[in-house]
Amino acid sequence: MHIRRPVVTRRAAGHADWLVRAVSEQPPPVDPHSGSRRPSLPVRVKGASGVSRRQLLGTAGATGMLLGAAAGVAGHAAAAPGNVTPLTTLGSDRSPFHGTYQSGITSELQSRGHLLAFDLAAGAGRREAAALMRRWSATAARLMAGEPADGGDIDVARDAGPSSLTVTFGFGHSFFDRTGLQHQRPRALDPLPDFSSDRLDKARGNGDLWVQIGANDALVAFNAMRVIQRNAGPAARVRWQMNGFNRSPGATAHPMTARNLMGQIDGTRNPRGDDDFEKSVFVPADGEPDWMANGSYVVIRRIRMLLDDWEKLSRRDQEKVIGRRKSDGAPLTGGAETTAIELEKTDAEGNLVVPINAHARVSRPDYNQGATILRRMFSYHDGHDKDGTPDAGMLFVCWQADPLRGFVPVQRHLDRGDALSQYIRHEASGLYAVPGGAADGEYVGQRLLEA
Ligand SMILES: C=CC1=C(C)c2cc3[nH]c(cc4nc(cc5[nH]c(cc1n2)c(C)c5CCC(=O)O)C(CCC(=O)O)=C4C)c(C)c3C=C
Ligand SMILES: [Fe+2]
Repeated sequence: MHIRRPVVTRRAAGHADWLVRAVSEQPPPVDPHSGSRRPSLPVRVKGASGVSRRQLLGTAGATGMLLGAAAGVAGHAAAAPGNVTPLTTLGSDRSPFHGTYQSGITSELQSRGHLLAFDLAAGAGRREAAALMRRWSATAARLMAGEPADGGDIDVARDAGPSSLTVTFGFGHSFFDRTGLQHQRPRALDPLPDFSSDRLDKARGNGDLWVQIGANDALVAFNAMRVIQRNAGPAARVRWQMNGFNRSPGATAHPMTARNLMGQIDGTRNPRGDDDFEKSVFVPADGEPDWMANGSYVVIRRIRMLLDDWEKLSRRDQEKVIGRRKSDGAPLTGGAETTAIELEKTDAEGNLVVPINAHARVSRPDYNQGATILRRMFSYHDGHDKDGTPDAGMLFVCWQADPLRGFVPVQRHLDRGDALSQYIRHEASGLYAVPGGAADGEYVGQRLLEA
């Protein structure tokens, strides 16, 4: 029996538009390798162009929860064996691979992330790089649609829907030397300046190619990571990998901005909406170089949190370091999370309520020549050092149309006068050019590699 489900569009917390596509219940596709069938999950496609009109960044958990009752439950119940009501609907959420922009930039935070850099193998050049990007794009498109990988599925994502999987590709500075495309290398990819507080491990930085994988299911994310790595074949080798996480969708009673491992609400003042993104996050459609139209530049920093020191501070002192309350992210000058900070407000002794070196003050666009970045972080925890110090912190991923007008001025200022800097350590760094999204039939980076 084929059941037609209605189109459901819902606005989450006034920020995210979600298009829930009408799904006709077809028999599940046959897995070409095993001959078995994948379960037919109803698929909910997010913002078809790659950027929904408004995104709810930092709120892992918002949509599955809001839409569960409306759309997915009926779909899953009908699809599940024996009409069992599923626990959640997050498996059916899907991000588009094709579109103006690559997914994974303005997409909601996912609960699981893998960041990887690859180096092209000795002897591999432009031709091999083009073939690799063609393979990777085809694989990403299939996996993001919830389909098994072509030519050697490893079954790890079996039973799950796409779970908001995104696979995002970028090129590092060295990629252009390796492929003979130096003349196409954007100035924006010039190496970042050194910062006095940098303690960078070069082996865990940069690289020819960068891949960001995010999903709301750990196995779906692992599956994509493993398939992408196998797909590289002899053309490229993993240079470094970092694994991160965020809160699981639905863990909080209502949609909330994410918390980091210092316990702070983090992401409040991210740019939101088309206008903000187009001004500060994406290279304009007529921008330079041509092949970067609708692309973006990503800076990644592995930032260790010195949690043993941080956790010794009283809550009050922790709040002064940031300038915001831990409980709800509101400024110390009062109000709610989104209330504007009263930057000049003083207490009875005449001291600024939000200290002069508070992180939320020093990082503001109006203190940094208007520099605006889109922060889309994952937390990480890679165990403990021998002395018991946690190796945990933030995989800081920030997006901008030009790093010299985004990350660089903000980090320069933080480097000089941020109260947070004595509780963190930047341990790895990378900068990559992330091209615009691929049109149907195209692969990511085709405009560069076939120009
Ligand atoms: C170079 C850019 C930045 C780095 C590196 C960075 C590290 C970092 N930040 C936090 C926690 C918070 N950051 C907050 C705001 C904030 N941070 C940056 C930039 C960097 N942060 C910006 C541009 C902003 C927004 C400024 C504004 O427009 O007002 C906040 C407050 C809440 C929020 O707005 O998101 C917190 C909390 C940590 C823990 C950290 C390194 C580990
Ligand atoms: Fe910050």
